[in-house]
Amino acid sequence: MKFKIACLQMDIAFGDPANNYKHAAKLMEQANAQKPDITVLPELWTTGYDLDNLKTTAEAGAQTAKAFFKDAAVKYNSHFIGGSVANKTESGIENTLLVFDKNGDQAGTYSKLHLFKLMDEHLHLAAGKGKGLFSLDDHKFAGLICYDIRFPEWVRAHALDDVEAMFVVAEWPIQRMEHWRALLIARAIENQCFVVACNRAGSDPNNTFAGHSMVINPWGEVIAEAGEGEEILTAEIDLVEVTEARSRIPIFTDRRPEFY
Ligand SMILES: O=C(O)CCC(=O)C(=O)O
Repeated sequence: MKFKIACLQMDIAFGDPANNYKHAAKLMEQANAQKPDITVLPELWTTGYDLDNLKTTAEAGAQTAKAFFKDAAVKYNSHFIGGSVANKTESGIENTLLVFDKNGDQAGTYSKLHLFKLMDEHLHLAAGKGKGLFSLDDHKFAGLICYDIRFPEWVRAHALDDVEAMFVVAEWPIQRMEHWRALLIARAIENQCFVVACNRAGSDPNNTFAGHSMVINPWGEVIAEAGEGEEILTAEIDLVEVTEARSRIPIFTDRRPEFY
């Protein structure tokens, strides 16, 4: 099955959800010209990394974002990997990825498991507790958030659940752009799956972000890559390539987990 993907590599206004909602809505309208099957947004796109003010800007139960994606999915007849938002839960504020299918039904959710100390996430956010698995059109996918890609064992745990594409949403700074590219390509090669990675563009008071959203096939070939600025990156993925790669070099049946 083929899916046309649109990654909304948006700039994000620091701590200003009202403006970010308006901006995301405008980009969705623009992306609709390409009629994407799956539309992807970046990490923490409603607030950016304004972590000091999350107590006021985080949404209880991510309710506003959920209503936004429910409407957008039906309006644009697109599945949405709705980036992540600051989500007030009973355990604290989580960095939560939302997935809505094109009928407007929530298809998945995942709260970032690995908190990134270099950007003080552990001081403001509560870590998630489970995997980001979901299905769209009867195909299995996974959602990952930014720093997660530095944990190959976490990504592999999803691949072992027969995931065919991993969606990574991020606010990855420009200083480590070469890590971003290398890690994403490695995760695609070693798990023989598509990797669709949507980063943000622009700057906040502390960081400039890399952009360079990418779509990578199961051979590790970059089939689409954005520049540094705001951009809608589109590409088509054909999941038959996952089956082909996995039967040509059968790493999943050749594994020797009894020795690991
Ligand atoms: O791992 C990195 O270098 C960046 C991670 C990051 O920015 C994040 O998880 O928000």
